[in-house]
Amino acid sequence: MASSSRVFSANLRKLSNFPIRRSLPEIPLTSRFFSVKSLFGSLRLNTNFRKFEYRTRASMAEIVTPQSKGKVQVFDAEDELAVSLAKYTADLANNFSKERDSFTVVLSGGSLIKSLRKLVEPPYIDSVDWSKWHVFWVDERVVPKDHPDSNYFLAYNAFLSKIPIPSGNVYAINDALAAEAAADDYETCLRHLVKSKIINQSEITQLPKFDLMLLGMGPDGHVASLFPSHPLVHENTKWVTCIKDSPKPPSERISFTLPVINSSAYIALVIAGASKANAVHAALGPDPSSDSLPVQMVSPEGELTWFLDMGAASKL
Ligand SMILES: O=C(O)[C@H](O)[C@@H](O)[C@H](O)[C@H](O)COP(=O)(O)O
Repeated sequence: MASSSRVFSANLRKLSNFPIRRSLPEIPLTSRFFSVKSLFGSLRLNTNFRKFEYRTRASMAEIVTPQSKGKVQVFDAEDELAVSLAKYTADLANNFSKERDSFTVVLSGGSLIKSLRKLVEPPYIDSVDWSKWHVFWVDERVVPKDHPDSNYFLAYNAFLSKIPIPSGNVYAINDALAAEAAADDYETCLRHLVKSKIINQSEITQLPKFDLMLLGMGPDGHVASLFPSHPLVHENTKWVTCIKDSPKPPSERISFTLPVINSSAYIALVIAGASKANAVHAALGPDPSSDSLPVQMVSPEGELTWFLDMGAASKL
């Protein structure tokens, strides 16, 4: 077993962005919590090694959890979360655009779209090569595209209409079809794009491997339109499915299935507000609930990063 100080140092090394890391002394771990204050901020360690946080004076703390749970970042305010999310997304977009000449990004609905607002401001509005972007939806409500409930409508108004993305690179779900047909139609579209190599394919699952999925989470722990205790959570044949009894209105929706979500190269879970604190705690707290919430089943082939504000992280 690793010694206390080795675990401590290993966790410390993960906080590579912070200059303080080199100047911190090795500290005897005698109490359950201790903290170190410095010019740069403060460090707090829970000595059962479940949790380790570094808080900068500016705004962000990072919680190191078991690797399977991903990287967890907590921001003092949603505005700071939005700044960091914009940089994270722009950096990935630039890397993928260089590497494979395209960037496939999947949006959800809800408050996530508002949290993307800093991406359409300088410097990113000018520095990102938007022509390489291909935009998809992890879920959509079965309503016309100009309906206030439409995830496309939301994303178009707040994001897509503000960036110079070719219209052919925006893959909206067909609103002229009923739920099942729209799900099948979207899956066919994805299969075509995997074949033509616009979307990568996972070598492990052979499923589409999107470069980045930007997911929100509901207060009940749902992601996409996959709700707790609903059989759709276990759908593992289809790529895209539909739900007609969604507990969150509107009741008819189209959704990616979990295997497709989990084949992603990167997933960002973007969660703000105290109403989400219980579900965040269930997923990241010391005693994960045994009844897995959909958010707990998010476990990408690549990297998972949580963007939380203080409200969402308040029960951790
Ligand atoms: O269409 C939808 O309803 C969404 O895609 C859904 O999965 C959403 O992301 C969460 O419900 C969080 O929504 P809020 O961030 O608005 O709470």
